[in-house]
Amino acid sequence: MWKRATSSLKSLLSFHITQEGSKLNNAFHCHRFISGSPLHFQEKDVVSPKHMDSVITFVLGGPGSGKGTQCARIVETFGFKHLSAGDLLRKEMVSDSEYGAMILETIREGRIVPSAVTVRLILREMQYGDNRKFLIDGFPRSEENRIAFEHITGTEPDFVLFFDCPEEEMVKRVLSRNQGRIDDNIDTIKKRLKVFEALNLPVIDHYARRGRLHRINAVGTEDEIFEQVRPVFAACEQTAA
Ligand SMILES: Nc1ncnc2c1ncn2[C@@H]1O[C@H](COP(=O)(O)OP(=O)(O)O)[C@@H](O)[C@H]1O
Ligand SMILES: O=c1ccn([C@@H]2O[C@H](COP(=O)(O)OP(=O)(O)O)[C@@H](O)[C@H]2O)c(=O)[nH]1
Ligand SMILES: [Mg+2]
Repeated sequence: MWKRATSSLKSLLSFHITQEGSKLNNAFHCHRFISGSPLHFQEKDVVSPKHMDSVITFVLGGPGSGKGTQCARIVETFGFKHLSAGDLLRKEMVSDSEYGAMILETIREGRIVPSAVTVRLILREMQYGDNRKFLIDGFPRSEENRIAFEHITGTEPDFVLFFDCPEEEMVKRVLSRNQGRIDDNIDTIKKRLKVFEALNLPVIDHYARRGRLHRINAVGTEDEIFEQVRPVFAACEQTAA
């Protein structure tokens, strides 16, 4: 399983704007415009061809379902590189980025940041270091996100985890998260739950149909939940061995 993404990631890594430009344009032409400039990928975003043996895992679930918490356990036990799309966006937000204000407003309103911004941040992060096992947390959050990522990388995730959690439990967890996040308030959480149902569930359904989804019951102690997660990764390690 680890090896499966290798050939498909090659297209990402050996990607040339001249060869693939039309593909990219198709993916991003329809994108929103910010300050009059289209959000599109540029040659500087091309990832170098050193990244060959890769595995890509998406970690999905509603706000407060425990994605970040379980990702930390997966990193500890299976040595993945954790890429939290939300963390990358928050980092971008407080940098000098031209997208800072837009990201802040989008997160506050519980909406989804345009794919071109998020995908670029994720791909950029994937270039750093030698760890080729990626845990992409909180992305894709919409079909548009998913299609943009798959289009530009030419690959699908090896597998997808879905932390399935009742709304009541998610609200309780988010409201006691205590990390000073601008979206951890009851108004935003209500909006986020609606966005989750309307935009993220179709992505989850898509991967279920593709046979790549592992549904995890996200109610229980952290340990109990990790015991459902562990065999998914253990099985993949065995396949790779
Ligand atoms: N199994 C669990 N039971 C109770 N609280 C949890 C559990 N897992 C995580 N939490 C807490 O819930 C909050 C949200 O968890 P987090 O991992 O940030 O979720 P997500 O990344 O899906 O939004 C955090 O304060 C975390 O400590
Ligand atoms: O791919 C992503 C990931 C996050 N976000 C934004 O960032 C917020 C926080 O995301 P994060 O994954 O950090 O939240 P969590 O689910 O962990 O509470 C979301 O509500 C969105 O507004 C986004 O637009 N695209
Ligand atoms: Mg999180």
